[in-house]
Amino acid sequence: MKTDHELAIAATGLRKSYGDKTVLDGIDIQVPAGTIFSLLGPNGAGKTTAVNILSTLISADGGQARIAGHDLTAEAQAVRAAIGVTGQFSAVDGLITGEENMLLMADLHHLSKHEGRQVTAELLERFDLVEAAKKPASTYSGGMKRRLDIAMTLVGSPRIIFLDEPTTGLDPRSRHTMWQIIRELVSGGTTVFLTTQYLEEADQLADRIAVLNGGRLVAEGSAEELKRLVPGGHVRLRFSDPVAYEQAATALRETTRDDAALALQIPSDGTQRELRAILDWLDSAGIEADELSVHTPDLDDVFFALTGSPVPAQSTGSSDSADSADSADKETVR
Ligand SMILES: Nc1ncnc2c1ncn2[C@@H]1O[C@H](COP(=O)(O)OP(=O)(O)OP(=O)(O)O)[C@@H](O)[C@H]1O
Repeated sequence: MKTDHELAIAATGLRKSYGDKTVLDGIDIQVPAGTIFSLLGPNGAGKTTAVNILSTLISADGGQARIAGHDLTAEAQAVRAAIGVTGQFSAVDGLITGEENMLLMADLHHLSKHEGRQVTAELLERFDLVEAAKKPASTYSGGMKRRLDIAMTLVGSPRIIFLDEPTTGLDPRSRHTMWQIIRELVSGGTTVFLTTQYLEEADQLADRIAVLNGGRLVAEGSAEELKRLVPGGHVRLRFSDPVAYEQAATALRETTRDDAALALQIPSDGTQRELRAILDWLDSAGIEADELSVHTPDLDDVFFALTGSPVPAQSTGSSDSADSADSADKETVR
């Protein structure tokens, strides 16, 4: 257990209800400084509520939290000075230019004119917004607006950043750019608290992931630890010849049959040693499969196992669903 000093965020027993609807039912969160923590959950799970509480925007009904070593309620001002928040509803003012938005932020943080200009120039450069700097922010694409939003958050040099669904609605390319930005933030020492509905995003970025469902954290760990919670690793053999399929099904023990697809599933951890054993075995039995694929459990499986519901629909109408369904852990060998 880390001491409070090493923890950027330490929350215990956070509760919040709206009327008779319990949104957070006593959640504990610990985020070591300089790491990425991802709160993962479907629409309406309470992710934004958790961010709003931890960033002092709303108060909890119960529980305690220390952010950057400061008590959330007793030292709210100090907490605000240490954090930056980029929410689903952007702070960007569309009527003024990107540069003016940045300079306004610098004013809010009481930077001198000179410092303000310097920080603005640096951040516009870093977020690839120099060309667009003099154009009204309303003309920016979704990805550019998000980048400007994060750049504005960084004007105050926060040690901890809350990113509430930073890539929802972005196309795959802008999403990858955003991931790169988040990685760079953390390599510079910032702590990132990230909410997302995208399993792949948590998998890609987070040191630790907590799954929020029904007001409680139903699991917490690294992506690897969470994947270990669910069984389901297997090798799948597919046949086009029903006779070969029947032969293999009879010869192989411990398989699950999928007669409609002429496919067999053999439980396997997907290691090279196990694969070689399966291939040797097929060779010696004179069986030739048309396709062999290795499936290791991914976060989709974890999510399903924990929440009992399939992966949440990508409700933003973006073209990203194929991107997130494309698990890096599933690989096909022909
Ligand atoms: N001010 C409010 N008054 C009443 N109910 C609220 C309020 N704010 C949030 N809720 C409810 O609390 C629940 C959690 O909302 P929250 O926005 O935290 O979820 P979320 O996980 O961030 O979802 P999303 O991915 O859709 O943003 C929802 O059912 C929502 O309707």
